[in-house]
Amino acid sequence: MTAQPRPVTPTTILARELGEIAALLDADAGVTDELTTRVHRARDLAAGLDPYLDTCTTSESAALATLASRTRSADWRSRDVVSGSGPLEMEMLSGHVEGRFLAFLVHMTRATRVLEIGMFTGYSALAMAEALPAGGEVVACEVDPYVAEFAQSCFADSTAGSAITVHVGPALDTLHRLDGKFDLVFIDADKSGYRGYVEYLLESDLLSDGAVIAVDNTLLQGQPYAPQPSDNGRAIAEFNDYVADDPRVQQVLIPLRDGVTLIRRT
Ligand SMILES: C[S@@+](CC[C@H](N)C(=O)[O-])C[C@H]1O[C@@H](n2cnc3c(N)ncnc32)[C@H](O)[C@@H]1O
Repeated sequence: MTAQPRPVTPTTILARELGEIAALLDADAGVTDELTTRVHRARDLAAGLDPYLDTCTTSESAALATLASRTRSADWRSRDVVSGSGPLEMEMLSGHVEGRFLAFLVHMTRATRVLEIGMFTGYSALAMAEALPAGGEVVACEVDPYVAEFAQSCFADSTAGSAITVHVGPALDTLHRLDGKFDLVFIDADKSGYRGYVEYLLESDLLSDGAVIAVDNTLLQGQPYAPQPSDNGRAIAEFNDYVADDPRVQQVLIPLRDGVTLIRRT
């Protein structure tokens, strides 16, 4: 019989703790000391992870911190939904750790031209722009004119912001009008549009040799592998299957924040 590896990572240890908790509850053992200890251990494992990642990651720039704070202070609930986009909320902002990850991707790919699909208030666009060499460019697609303007007013207050060009309108329409090559693409817009964006990028001339496509929310709150996914959960599950079945590409899904899949041509 093949030996099963023991849990040695935060999520596998958390899964083991929750499994033991479920077993204690199923056995109707009442609130025992063991149950209490295990519940606390599971909570500490889960609750401590994101703050620890923040602590261990290089701090964000003052411009990014200001952009994040302005985003948190805005009243998103009273905003109208633009056709083609869902309701906007401050939680859309990728933030410190993912922003630093994207900046690393810019460095590692030696990107000079970056494409973003789904900009919101501009955190990820600015994080990538800050990592570009002089003369580099981020082209950002955003369907909502209000957030596009919000982002541009934040970019105006930062040096790296001048490297960002914003195209307002449905991203697929914008992609058809773009030319030149991109070294890095970050997709973070409508989940049902993901497949169309990747298909278009792979079939167009927009990707440079060795280009990397980074796709956000590919874990979508666990819905692709948990029961009863929402429409977005189903769209992401189908997108992940499509990528996994496409022989033109290699991919890896990294459990950073809500999941980021990196894709490159084989
Ligand atoms: C999750 S947010 C992007 C967050 C941003 N990348 C960041 O890190 O802060 C998704 C954005 O995609 C935009 N969006 C949705 N559908 C779109 C479409 N068809 N074309 C362009 N942008 C779209 C939404 O308006 C929203 O601002």
